[in-house]
Amino acid sequence: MQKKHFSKNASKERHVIITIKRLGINGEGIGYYKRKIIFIPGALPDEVVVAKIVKDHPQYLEGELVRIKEASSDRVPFPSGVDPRIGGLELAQLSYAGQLKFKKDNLVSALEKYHPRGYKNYKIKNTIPAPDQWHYRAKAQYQIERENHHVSLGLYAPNSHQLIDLPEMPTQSEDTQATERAIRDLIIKLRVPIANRRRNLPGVKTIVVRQAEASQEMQVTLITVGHKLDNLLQLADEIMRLPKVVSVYQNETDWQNPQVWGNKTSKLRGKNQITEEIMGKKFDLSPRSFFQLNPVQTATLYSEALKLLSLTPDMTLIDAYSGVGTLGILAADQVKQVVGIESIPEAVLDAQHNVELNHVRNAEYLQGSVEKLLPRLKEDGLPIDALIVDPPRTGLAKSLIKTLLRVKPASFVYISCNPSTLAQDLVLLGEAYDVRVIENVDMLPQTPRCECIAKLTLRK
Ligand SMILES: C[S@@+](CC[C@H](N)C(=O)[O-])C[C@H]1O[C@@H](n2cnc3c(N)ncnc32)[C@H](O)[C@@H]1O
Repeated sequence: MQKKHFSKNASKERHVIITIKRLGINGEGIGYYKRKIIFIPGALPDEVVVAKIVKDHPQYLEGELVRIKEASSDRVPFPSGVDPRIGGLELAQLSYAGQLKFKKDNLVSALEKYHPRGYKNYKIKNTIPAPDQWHYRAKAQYQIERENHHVSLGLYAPNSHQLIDLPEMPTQSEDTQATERAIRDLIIKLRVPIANRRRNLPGVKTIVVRQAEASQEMQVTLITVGHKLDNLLQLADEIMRLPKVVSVYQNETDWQNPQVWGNKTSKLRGKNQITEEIMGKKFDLSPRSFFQLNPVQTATLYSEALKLLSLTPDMTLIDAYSGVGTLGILAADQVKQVVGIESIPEAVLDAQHNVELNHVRNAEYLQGSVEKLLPRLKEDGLPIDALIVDPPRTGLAKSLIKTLLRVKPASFVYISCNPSTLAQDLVLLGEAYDVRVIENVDMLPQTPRCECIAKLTLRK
């Protein structure tokens, strides 16, 4: 039987020399050891590396980079002072040109793996670069923990409960990081309880800081285990005095909840929303509403998607998975009518409010799941002339794909943040649709993630 974990001594003997063939979907170097695939985070294609085998799974090996014997010409220095184990910097040792190429190749690999109909004829565009490759993230969501007398604030190492204290996160905006640290100091000063899972103690568990690029306003949410915490309102008052902070919310969760956020959100101090601006339109955002993490690059993503829709003034546009109504509101003056569908009630309220804020008269936003509401709207006689779907990483529900294959809109645009689920959905949609073009926009430099925009056209 194969050993799952090697002991320290045994692992020393498992130092192996590997030539890296390519990058995997999560940005790890991939090579082969005795014909078994080995994943080595931090190693780059064409490099020869010394790796330690840390886990031996039946189908693959997990390796740890020990030393680079022959470096890739695409290798750049990893940011100094940053723990390489934190998520979000998987590609930071690869040149930016290399990252853009990887993101396109990653999409091609997903298509080759699932091979939707006619994928070899898809026109796959080069990845559109982000203007800022560092400090672009407008939202920080850090965990806080106390261990003896030390308070740590940061991110968990992937697949673990080990919190990595962040001296610096180089993709995070400087304002959001400074505010995170200031809040940690206030929590210590005011002796606000910090949640402790092991001892089942209530307290603050996560600090979320989101900033609107346009207005620079910051919204703080304290995710707590338990509702009433000592000095919480005093903390909220002091947070309100920090530069650019305009509101403080509390979100309650419990240890049973596997998600970071709980279901109950209440405002402690300040304004209800912060205001972002994209392509001349204003968007007010509540804490639970989705918004792209890289606001500067968001305008590029949206304008590319809207271009592919080829809108005309007689059309009804369905903005499915609408968030705070961004795409529909941006397109409203090009069409007759916009109907948006979104599942999170707070986001729908934001979208309805944003319609008013932008003096849009031909858009309405409905709360519910796209898979349930879209067939109902069709039965009620709503024409679906233009459609945009922008689902989460899990892709489209199978029932929605069935609806699309039955309703058969002449064309639609699919925005995807996960090439793997996009490729799988295209296999099913390929029954009736051809894909002409897929655009790729880099929203998250230094990570393996990319945002794809596919245009689907009904086959004649
Ligand atoms: C990737 S975001 C896109 C939001 C928006 N289009 C934007 O660009 O800001 C996906 C959105 O879909 C919503 N959502 C997730 N599953 C849904 C479903 N089954 N039906 C409707 N909305 C859903 C999420 O709450 C989130 O706001």
